Amino acid sequence: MTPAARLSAAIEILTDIETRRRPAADALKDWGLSHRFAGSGDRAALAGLVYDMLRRRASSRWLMEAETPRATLIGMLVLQRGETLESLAGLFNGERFAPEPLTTEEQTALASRKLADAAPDIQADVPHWLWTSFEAAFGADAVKEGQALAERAPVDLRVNTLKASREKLLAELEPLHATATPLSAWGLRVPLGPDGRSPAVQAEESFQKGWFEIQDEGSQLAGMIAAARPGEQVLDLCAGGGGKTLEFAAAMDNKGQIFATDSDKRRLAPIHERLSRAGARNVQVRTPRGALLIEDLDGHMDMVLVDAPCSGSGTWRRNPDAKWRLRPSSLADRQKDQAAVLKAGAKAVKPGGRLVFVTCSVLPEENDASVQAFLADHSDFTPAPLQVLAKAAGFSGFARFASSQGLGLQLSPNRSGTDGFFVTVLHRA
Ligand SMILES: C[S@@+](CC[C@H](N)C(=O)[O-])C[C@H]1O[C@@H](n2cnc3c(N)ncnc32)[C@H](O)[C@@H]1O
Repeated sequence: MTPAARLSAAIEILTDIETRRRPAADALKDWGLSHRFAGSGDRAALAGLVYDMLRRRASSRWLMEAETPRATLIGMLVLQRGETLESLAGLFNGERFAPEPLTTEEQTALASRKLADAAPDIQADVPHWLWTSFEAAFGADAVKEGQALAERAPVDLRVNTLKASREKLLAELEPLHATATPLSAWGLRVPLGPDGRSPAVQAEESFQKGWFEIQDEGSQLAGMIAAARPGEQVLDLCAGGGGKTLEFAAAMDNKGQIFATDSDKRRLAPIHERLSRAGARNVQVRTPRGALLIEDLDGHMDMVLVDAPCSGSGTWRRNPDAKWRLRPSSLADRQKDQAAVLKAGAKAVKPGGRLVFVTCSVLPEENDASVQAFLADHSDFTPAPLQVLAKAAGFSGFARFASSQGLGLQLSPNRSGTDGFFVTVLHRA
């Protein structure tokens, strides 16, 4: 496909996403199935275009003074990819498979409008209804934070210290230009390819051998703050596919015991294969049978991780679709889920133990507010000082990472160069 033909296809796919209200991944997959002539390079470039349009949906539309997929594409090409009126004319040339030439209105909009004149939520590409809570989270930095969440994210890896060292893995992944991440001692970062294409790290022999996992540096830091130690008894209550379980097994050097469970057994299922590839031998997976099977752990755990279900607003760089699909009702549902998992997790913590609460959200409703509600009902739990959490994560200061109410640390692309994560540690008396 020519670059111009890819633009026409990107407009078609965004139209499909919006008219049928379907997830971007489904629309991209279907387009690929019904256009077999498109090669993997075309499909990757199209995915890059569509996700970039979603990242910059509000600002692009404002710039073009139009709400259409075509306007979204033109605005994104200017705002995100640095195209100009002149360069766009070469692509929007009306030739076979290329989009129609720019109209007079489009040219006027591009020549006269400046994004700095737009409302802050538009400049930040944050849904209007969420702006109040976004501002509560980030105050004067809110626009900068939204813009950082509208960028593409690199691919972060965590070296599995049960099998390899970071130096050894860096040497192995040198052809992919891997570098050490700045904060996590276990982190490596692999840059994206042209068109935002993700490097095929899972095809590497070192991945097959279990030397690393794909895990954002912010998620690694959340695990470091939880500070699982060799010999401890640990419950990972919302283990999902096991990202943090695997991190704990390595941090504990396979010593002690981790219980990994999740209310959704389909999400938990991949953990078995991942544990065996990683050589993690101190994990008991508790697959739920209708109910979670953890009553026998009550009051026995040194540490319980509640990596809670949330809106995922901290991962908008990777999943910009979620930003526009989020609804007030689902945010309220996630808050109820958070109350339930915190309550369930608290029961398993032994006196003197700790409950670690993590979300991949930047919204105060899901972070400080959920912790506040929990503490109101659990007077035997006390939040750890932020200095202690920041030190565990290797931060030189802590004030810059304090959440809006100071009940935990708030990581974000702008603050820590990671996905957005909230982390707090609550000690049981
Ligand atoms: C953020 S994800 C976990 C990610 C995982 N810890 C990782 O690091 O890869 C949240 C998980 O919580 C699970 N969950 C939701 N409600 C739950 C509940 N009441 N009890 C246990 N798990 C629950 C979801 O199925 C989902 O897998």
